[in-house]
Amino acid sequence: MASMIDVRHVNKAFGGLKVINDCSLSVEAGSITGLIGPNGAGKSTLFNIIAGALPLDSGQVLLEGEEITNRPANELFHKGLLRTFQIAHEFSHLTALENLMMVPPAQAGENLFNAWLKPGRVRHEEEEVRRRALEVIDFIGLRHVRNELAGNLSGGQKKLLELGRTMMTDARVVLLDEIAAGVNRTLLGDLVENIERLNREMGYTFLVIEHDMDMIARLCDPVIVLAQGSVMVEGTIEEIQNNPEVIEAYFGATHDATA
Ligand SMILES: Nc1ncnc2c1ncn2[C@@H]1O[C@H](COP(=O)(O)OP(=O)(O)OP(=O)(O)O)[C@@H](O)[C@H]1O
Repeated sequence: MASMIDVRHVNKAFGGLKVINDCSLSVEAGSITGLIGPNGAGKSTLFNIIAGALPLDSGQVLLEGEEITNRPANELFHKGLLRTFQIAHEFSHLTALENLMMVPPAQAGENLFNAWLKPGRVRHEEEEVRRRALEVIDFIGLRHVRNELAGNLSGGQKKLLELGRTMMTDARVVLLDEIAAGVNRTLLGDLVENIERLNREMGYTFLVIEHDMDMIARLCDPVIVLAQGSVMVEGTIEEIQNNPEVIEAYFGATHDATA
């Protein structure tokens, strides 16, 4: 199968602290790949490097074979590589529906041009955006709170909205950073279901950082374990949970990773 993302021999240090250490991994197109590892293993740093939010010291990142090393996040966004973000403070004063409608379109420059020359077309596009936002609200099961201010939504509803925002553009691959944190079990079920549907029905590839092992077990295949800034092992969740090296890295040899 083809690669969606390739990380090749990436290194990154903060001051004297080497955080990413000759790290190489691939995320297969169409997969939901989990990225796990003990605290401080470098998961978020690697995410930031892939998403263009942090420059690397050496190495390469490729998106569908094209080199994207150190490209800015907005350029990657237009290429379909997205990362979910917490709803920013200023957006918490907009409704759930408005939050979806505010996601920048894929061709922002062209839209400005159209605003000058083709006002009728812009109106038509606004209606299109609204129609798509309503479809997305239905898909993520938040129609009943579409007119609530985003700041008033529950933690889990906010996560669903963050996921919904990725659906307003033509995403190819979405990076999810600890999306289950603080989400109640019912909404977590909705989130998992939505991620699976986006994967199955819309062909999204996901790379998922998660501490919640239930969620990893339900969602991810394969799972990559990062330790001290490089890949320790990759496999199915069962292989990972039975791997003595992983058990040692997480808990010390006397414990069971499934506990
Ligand atoms: N901007 C920074 N400046 C200095 N050190 C940093 C910076 N960002 C991260 N680090 C350090 O890099 C190491 C890896 O951090 P990172 O957040 O990538 O790990 P993680 O695997 O995501 O951890 P966790 O599971 O706890 O979120 C840690 O020791 C952290 O303190």
